[in-house]
Amino acid sequence: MPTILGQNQYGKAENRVVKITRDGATHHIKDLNVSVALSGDMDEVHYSGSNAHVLPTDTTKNTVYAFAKEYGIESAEQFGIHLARHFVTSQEPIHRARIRIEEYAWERIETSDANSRFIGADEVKHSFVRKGQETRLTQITFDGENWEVISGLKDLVVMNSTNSEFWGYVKDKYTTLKEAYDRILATQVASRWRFNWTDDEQKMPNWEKSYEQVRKHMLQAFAETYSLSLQQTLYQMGARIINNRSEIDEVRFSLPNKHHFLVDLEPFGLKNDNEVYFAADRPYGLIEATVLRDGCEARIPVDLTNL
Ligand SMILES: O=c1[nH]c(=O)c2[nH]c(=O)[nH]c2[nH]1
Repeated sequence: MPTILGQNQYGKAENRVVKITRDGATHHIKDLNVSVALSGDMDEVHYSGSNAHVLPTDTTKNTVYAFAKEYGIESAEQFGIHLARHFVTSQEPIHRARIRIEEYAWERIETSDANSRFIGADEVKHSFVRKGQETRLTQITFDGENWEVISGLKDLVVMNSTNSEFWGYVKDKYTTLKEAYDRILATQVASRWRFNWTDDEQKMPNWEKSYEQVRKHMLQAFAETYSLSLQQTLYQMGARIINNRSEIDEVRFSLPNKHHFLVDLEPFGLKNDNEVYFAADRPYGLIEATVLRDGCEARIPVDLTNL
């Protein structure tokens, strides 16, 4: 049966690019997921395997990262226009470019007044929480006498664009990780906290206020901790909650380390001055721990998915 080639397109999908613009101590984030689809005079690569007209998908990926540095990311639209124009006007066989972009919005974490005064108001402008993401959770157990209330949240995504280091770790023959003295720290918080309320209806916590306050302390501790590891940040987040919320005795966290790797732009003659990152989604470090009020028992399950 004779066959002919129908519609075709190709490119690199889901290039996760994070651009940090540093305006002194105030940082701005653009976080995009960019998919490139090119089409044009591409019959031969399908029919005979000749790659003579094929700009590699790997190159389209590099172009996304290089353009983030060269032109910046003012808006997703502007960035997409630059890319589409570039592919169509620079390569004769490419007649059409379709750039699809998802943008993830970030809001600044408001830091506590006390701490702003302590570290200087302009040093806290590098901490962000991703908009509209988290799910609030609770589990109530009653055996006819006693209650156990464990509440929590998942999918609260946060980022510090500076004030994070990681060095001084164990090195064996398989260690290749470079020590980091100024890295991005980002995680998607899953957390559960256990209330010490068990029976007295008169002394029931204000659940709404408690949630709002726990979330606030968690975010502020994330923002205000100068981090030497995600483990240290986790402990500070838990301790801040226990120290400020007398109704809670135990907090557990499961924190994936959402790695952001600096993109090597040297091959394109560009210097990456801690500006353009590849946001990797897997594999990820997974840091988990419980923080307890001294003398209290750990009852939240180790594996939060079992809750
Ligand atoms: O904060 C971190 N903790 C680790 O245990 C770890 N391991 C690693 O490779 N990177 C990091 N970062």
